[in-house]
Amino acid sequence: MKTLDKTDAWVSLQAHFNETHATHMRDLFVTDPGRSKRFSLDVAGIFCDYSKNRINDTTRELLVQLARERGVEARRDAMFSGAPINRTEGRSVLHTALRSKEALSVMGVDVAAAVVREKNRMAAFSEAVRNGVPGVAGKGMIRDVINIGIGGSDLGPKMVTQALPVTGPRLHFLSNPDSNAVHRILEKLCAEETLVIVSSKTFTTQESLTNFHTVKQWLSEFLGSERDAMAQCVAVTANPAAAAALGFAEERTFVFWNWVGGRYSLWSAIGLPIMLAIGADQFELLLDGARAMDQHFRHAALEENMPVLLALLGIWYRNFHHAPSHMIAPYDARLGEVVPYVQQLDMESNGKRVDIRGNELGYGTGPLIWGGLGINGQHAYFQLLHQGTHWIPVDFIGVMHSPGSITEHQWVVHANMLAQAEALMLGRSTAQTYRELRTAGLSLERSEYLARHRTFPGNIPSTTLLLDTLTPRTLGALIALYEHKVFVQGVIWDINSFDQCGVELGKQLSTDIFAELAGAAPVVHDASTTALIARIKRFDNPEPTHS
Ligand SMILES: O=P(O)(O)OC[C@H]1O[C@H](O)[C@H](O)[C@@H](O)[C@@H]1O
Repeated sequence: MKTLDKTDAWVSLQAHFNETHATHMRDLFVTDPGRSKRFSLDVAGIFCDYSKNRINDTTRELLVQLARERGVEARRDAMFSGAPINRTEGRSVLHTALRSKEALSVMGVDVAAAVVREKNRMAAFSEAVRNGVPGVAGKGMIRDVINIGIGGSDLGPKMVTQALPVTGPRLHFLSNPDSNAVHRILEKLCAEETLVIVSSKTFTTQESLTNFHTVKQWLSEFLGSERDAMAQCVAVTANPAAAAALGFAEERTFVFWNWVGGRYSLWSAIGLPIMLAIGADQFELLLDGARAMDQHFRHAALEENMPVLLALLGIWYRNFHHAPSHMIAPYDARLGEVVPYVQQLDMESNGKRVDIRGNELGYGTGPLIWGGLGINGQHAYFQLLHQGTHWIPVDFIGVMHSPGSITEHQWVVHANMLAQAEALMLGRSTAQTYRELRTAGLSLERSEYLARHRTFPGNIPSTTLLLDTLTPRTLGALIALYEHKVFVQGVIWDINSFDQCGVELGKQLSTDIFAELAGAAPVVHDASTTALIARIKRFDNPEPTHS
């Protein structure tokens, strides 16, 4: 296969970029108001307006040609069929099977049956806890749930349960092993009424196991014995042997499989806190929404395929406009956790510098993903978007109807989201700014001076994703949309989006440093790290540091 930058589509895109990059979007809208209709899609309860992007019909054609040349369709089909596309780990990538209704066997294993079996176990357990069935989780009624987990074993459940109405026990997410984080949660809970979920795909993650030991001790102290403490703990893992070694009985262990990546796992048993919070039926609707997006991704032509188009726009900005980052701005308070969720999904998947065969790449891959609630961001960092020296494409995410909300509040939110997208696109020229200042009665000199400060270059692209309403279905579809976007970009960049070798070195060193801090091993590091270890160790043997 040709390297990416030698493909016909890439070469054509480069020439097309050179011809068009000076074009301003405000002119495109003047000459072609129909672009708003041509560059929008409505899929699974999500309306996507991508007309405020620096593209024309030819750009879209060439980008789609690039996707075809890179074999996106074949790679997509390979993923859905269970081919071992995660080559470094020798695994299939089948998070889509967790929400599929189709039969699927991989290497003689009936994947579909295993998924249904485990989901039924989760549903039986979570419904019993929600209904306060005695003895299901300890002795009493469960009012609080602590989910101990980090990364993919934390961010998905946290995001979904913040987005959707919780009708079950209260949830507390404990990911950070800092004792301040642990105490903050434990001090407000009653041990008799608390269920603890230890979520870890590997069940070897230092942070989560450290938190588990402390929380178990807390439960034991209040409940009187370790046995009673363990009766209020369940494990969620793809490594049940490791959970068993830590005392989790088989019936207290919910499993998923190595073919589910951590950051793609909220649809699996990792979703247990979600089920507890919203109920098994609503969890099913979340899966339905994701399945609707899967179907669209599998069957829609690339030109009308929402995840493919979002991916291609990302490639256009990353590789041709050389934008290093991509911002996500949800305009609904319930969607705040979508940003850290997509951050892990995208950056851990596509933050790679070698291709799938291990050859160093000569082009950029995954962008920095950042952002936050748009309306708050407007009063903090949007200044830099409008007038700074970075150039940052944005995804705006809004929710059209929010039943029960105060209409005027929603107008404020929507007006701001639309205004930001329009301002980024249109900008305001120096001449126009100058005219406005003069009309307002300012002197010639003052107007000239201020116009320079008040000019907005504009031409900053954004895509608006408008959810009809925020339900498990539309949320499921939104998450699957981002999953597939990331997948398509990984295919085009020819990288393995499903491993995360980059997190290993730090983990290895932290194990060594932990032993050194504990005095169990001699300190052998660079001078800076050695000095910092020595300084931290003074905590055990404090000396005054300043007079
Ligand atoms: O679920 P666990 O095995 O505990 O892993 C939790 C997280 O930590 C790892 O370091 C990886 O970077 C993540 O991909 C993973 O989601």
